[in-house]
Amino acid sequence: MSKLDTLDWTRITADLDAHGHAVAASLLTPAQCQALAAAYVDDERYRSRIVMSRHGFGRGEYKYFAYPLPKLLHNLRTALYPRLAPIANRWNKQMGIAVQYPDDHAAFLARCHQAGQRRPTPLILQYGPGDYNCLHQDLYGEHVFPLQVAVLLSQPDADFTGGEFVMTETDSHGQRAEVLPLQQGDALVFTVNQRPVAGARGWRRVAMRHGVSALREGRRHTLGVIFHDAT
Ligand SMILES: O=C(O)CCC(=O)C(=O)O
Ligand SMILES: [Fe+2]
Repeated sequence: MSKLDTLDWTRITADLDAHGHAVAASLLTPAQCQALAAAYVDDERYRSRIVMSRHGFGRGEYKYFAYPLPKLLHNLRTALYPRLAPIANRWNKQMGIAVQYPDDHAAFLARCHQAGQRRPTPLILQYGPGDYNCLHQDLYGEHVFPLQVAVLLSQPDADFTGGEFVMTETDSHGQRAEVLPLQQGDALVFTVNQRPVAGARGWRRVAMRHGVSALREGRRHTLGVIFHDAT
């Protein structure tokens, strides 16, 4: 994944530390995005389909990939992980959480699998007019990698309107929301659960959630890359 080497990881790290999210622009090409979105109908790739309204998750649907993951996705997940593990390890120290993450993704997956978290979590989401994703956190068991990545596979305005990626942050001072504009192929790296924020009396933990506002028109697909597996 040579594209990953061209990203400004100093800036991404600084944005994650300051805001709990960072954009990596054009991580995937339009052709790669179109191919992933077009394969949403190819059920052999997936282990399950979730209709969000049936679970109170919002409106729309998503499918979890089955193992083995498509090569592009496997390579992306494997190559992103070692870039993010040092940040995750530092964040945990700052938050006073004893868990540390190994340098390579295979070793972290072995930890998940030993604990019974064996099912792949990468997914593709599909939204149509009126669909939305409730604010949530992608926690799938005891083992949680604290950062995840979402890649917008559709092109705003051309493919859909509305449907904006939203994050909220909750701490003792209150709750605030941010809208994160993305273009097709852009990856958002973001906090799964909590992030450290420097305060007058040391570090405090701030909880984050993410979701998607209602689509007005068209169709929107997203690729979700979560690094822990699920029970
Ligand atoms: O569709 C989106 O942009 C949000 C996807 C999401 O919830 C995720 O990737 O975990
Ligand atoms: Fe999510």
